[in-house]
Amino acid sequence: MKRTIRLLDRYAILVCLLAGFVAGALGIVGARAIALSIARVNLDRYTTALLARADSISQETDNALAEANYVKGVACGPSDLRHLQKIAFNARYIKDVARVVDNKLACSSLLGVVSPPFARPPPDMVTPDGDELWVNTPLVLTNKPALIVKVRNANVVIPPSAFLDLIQQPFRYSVAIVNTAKGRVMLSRGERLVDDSVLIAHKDVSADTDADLIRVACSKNHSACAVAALDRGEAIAPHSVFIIGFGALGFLLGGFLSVIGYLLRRRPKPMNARLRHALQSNQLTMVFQPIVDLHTGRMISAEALIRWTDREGRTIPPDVFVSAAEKNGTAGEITAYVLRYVSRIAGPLLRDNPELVITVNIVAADLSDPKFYEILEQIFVASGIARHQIGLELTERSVAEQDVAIAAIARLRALGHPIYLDDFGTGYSSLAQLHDLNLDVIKLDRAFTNSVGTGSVSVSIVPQVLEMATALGLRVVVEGIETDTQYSYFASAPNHCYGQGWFISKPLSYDALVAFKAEH
Ligand SMILES: Nc1nc2c(ncn2[C@@H]2O[C@H](COP(=O)(O)O[C@H]3[C@@H](O)[C@H](n4cnc5c(=O)[nH]c(N)nc54)O[C@@H]3COP(=O)(O)O)[C@@H](O)[C@H]2O)c(=O)[nH]1
Repeated sequence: MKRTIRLLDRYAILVCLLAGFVAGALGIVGARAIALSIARVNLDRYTTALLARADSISQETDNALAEANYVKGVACGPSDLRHLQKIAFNARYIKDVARVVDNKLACSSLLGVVSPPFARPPPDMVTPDGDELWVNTPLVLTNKPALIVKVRNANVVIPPSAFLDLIQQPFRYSVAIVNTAKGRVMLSRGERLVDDSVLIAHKDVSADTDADLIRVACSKNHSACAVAALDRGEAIAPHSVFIIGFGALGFLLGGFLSVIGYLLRRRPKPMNARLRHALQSNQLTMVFQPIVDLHTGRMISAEALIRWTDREGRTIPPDVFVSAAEKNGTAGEITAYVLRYVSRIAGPLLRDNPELVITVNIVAADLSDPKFYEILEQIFVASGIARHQIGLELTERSVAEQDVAIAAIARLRALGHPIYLDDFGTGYSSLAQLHDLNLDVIKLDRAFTNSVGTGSVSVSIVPQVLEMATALGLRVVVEGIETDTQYSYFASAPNHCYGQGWFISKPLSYDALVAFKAEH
């Protein structure tokens, strides 16, 4: 048993560790999910900022081109140039505003008059409204690529630096101009982060992949869409301490709670709860102590005594748990258990020996409990045992409520059960009072038996007790016969006595009782 407990402990440690690991893993998964949702919020903010910038640039481009298409005086004359310079100066993102004459760059706010005017290569893209776009055309001045947008006789230059201040590691981004009517992505700057179809749908969406968190936001007023991406690893990295901490916390908490749970489970439950569980799971067994005729030595009955060894291997004495159950009002469950057990196990012995009696201890509450009578009814119908073969032992305490006891004893005797009064002499009942109870047998308490041979006062009243019992028609079982002297004393008494005690036999298993009966 100790080995089982040790095994259980080891098993419990494993379970606690496992619970810790599971809780730790859940903690990590949970913290990772939190980190990813924080990253999504940041990505949303970043995408919104990109789109706001794309909107501002589009708006500024529209306004600048509308103004620049108005030629002040002669195209590229001094007032026209100043007009273009003023537009460029007032713009925030546009770097140059140019006049286009006969499809050639004639002058600009930065270059002044271009002589001779030069023709640009064909545009990379033409919008549905006829606006022309050059995506990566190197500028005359810097030879660096920029976006050029031309409307009729003016164009503006938007450098890549228009988004420069928004570059923010570790986010990646792209900005696209989409022709939703024609279902084409006309221009996409930055990294290509999503399929064209996502942009053409022109909706605000999350387009996460296994590797990246991706957010798309499209303008309500312009054809621009902003896309931002964040590597999942990068999204989580700033929170790694938090994730590890959460995992460790989960491990500790899971382990701690399961240790507490285990300790609570191991904590001894109240006696009655354990007893009820033991009764329900048939953990209790019975032993039988023979009662013999002291004249002939023949076994005439046996007392059924309950035994309880709990799962931890502890033996709980019946007087302890029976009195706990009596206080709790559940002793009837013990009686029911014993009656069912006895009728099941001792059936063959009783059927083979029709005069043999097995006595069962009952409690005061049984006498007025309808369930007790129902169970008695059930077991006799089922087992085929005769009613007179099950004796019922009551203590003086159980019959304290005389009216209830008298009625119940009469009912039980009418059914055929012999009634025994246990531990006679320990209470205050006189033999005369017992006469009213109409009993069959009294069991003389061990205290009288022990006094035999000692010359004490008790023994001096034993002959009178035996005498009166005989006069009242009661049979006498002498309890607790432990010595040869005690046995001989009662065996040679003038009144016929029966005896029970360790000198005759200790309580026996059912099989040992059958063997005892075969010999006695
Ligand atoms: N309601 C129920 N009460 C029950 C049931 N089973 C037992 N009990 C009661 O518990 C008390 C203790 O019983 P137990 O420990 O089983 O002890 C019995 C005998 O083992 C013991 N005995 C028998 N012979 C001797 C002996 O020579 N010397 C000695 N020192 N002890 C001996 O006596 C107990 C039986 O006593 P009794 O019932 O008074 O005849 C006890 O009060 C039981 O009644 C149960 O199923 N239900």
